[in-house]
Amino acid sequence: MCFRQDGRDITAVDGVSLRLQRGRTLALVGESGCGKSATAHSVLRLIQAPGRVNGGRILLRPRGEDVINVLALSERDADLYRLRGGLVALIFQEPQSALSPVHTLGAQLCETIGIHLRIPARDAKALAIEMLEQLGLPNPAARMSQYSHELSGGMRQRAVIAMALVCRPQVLVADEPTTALDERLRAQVFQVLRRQQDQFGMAVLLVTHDFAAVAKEADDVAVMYCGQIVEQGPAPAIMCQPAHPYTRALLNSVPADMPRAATRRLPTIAGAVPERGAMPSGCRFHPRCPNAQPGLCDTKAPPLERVSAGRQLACFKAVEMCHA
Ligand SMILES: Nc1ncnc2c1ncn2[C@@H]1O[C@H](COP(=O)(O)OP(=O)(O)OP(=O)(O)O)[C@@H](O)[C@H]1O
Repeated sequence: MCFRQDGRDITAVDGVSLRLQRGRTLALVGESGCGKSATAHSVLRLIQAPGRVNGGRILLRPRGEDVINVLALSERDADLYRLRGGLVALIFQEPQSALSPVHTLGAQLCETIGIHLRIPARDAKALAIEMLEQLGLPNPAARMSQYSHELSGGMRQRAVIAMALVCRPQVLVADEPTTALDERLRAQVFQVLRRQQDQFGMAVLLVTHDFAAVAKEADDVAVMYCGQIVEQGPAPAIMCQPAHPYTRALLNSVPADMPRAATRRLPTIAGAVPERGAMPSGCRFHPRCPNAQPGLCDTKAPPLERVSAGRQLACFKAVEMCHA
């Protein structure tokens, strides 16, 4: 996918291939600006023009139905309508932007339920209250008649999560879903997500900087650098034995004894992320890579290749590093 800048297309996400599986959580990690949100928003066709997805495929197989080719749907297609907020839900980074300031929380929740679940109003209200309760909002019935400005930041964030989950989506795209929450509420939110996964097989794409959450909540991890996936595989393997120098650097930037709250800060790695539109030749990470081999890493782009069961890596040093 690309954005338009100074009259030309700048590629922000390039050749990314992710597979979200029913009931599992895939964490998408990487430094700020690497293209995580752009990838996440593409899934729902929410890239604003003149930005656009300019190639590839996004396929969704709803339970018991044929595959939907998301990019082939027109803006007026009923499937796109059903997709957004119904089959696939998105939790934005900024909770405020997802809530209407002029409608009560209850009206917004019940409207969403009405559109996607088509159940009687009384049942919709009960379902909405139950969702708020599961997410730990105090006095959930009373909250239903409040407006977003009457809620604290943490409550707003959980209200947005309730909006996303209440229609039992088959896929949840969660972009930094728990940033405004303390440790206890974060755990509660992830518990609710896990329950929806176990009960309804919801798949989760979790965009995050929080490596503690990745270690605890993710089944699989994809590591992104400059718009490309450089390593992906099962979370325990990647977290314990990162093979790509970038993954290693990311994990090394989070000291093991750092308090959990602090690990949510953006990681810092020596060197600078290349300017968009001025990507280095060869491997995009080579100018910052301690293992870069002149004449190889600066001239050829390493393909993302399978290195073991379920694990892929884009690095010419893959074999040596995996056996190190
Ligand atoms: N609307 C836009 N127009 C132009 N460029 C954009 C737009 N949105 C994002 N970009 C650029 O696309 C690249 C990817 O941005 P994206 O928001 O996907 O990164 P990210 O990894 O999600 O970052 P963060 O972790 O800070 O949210 C960045 O270089 C960003 O500046």
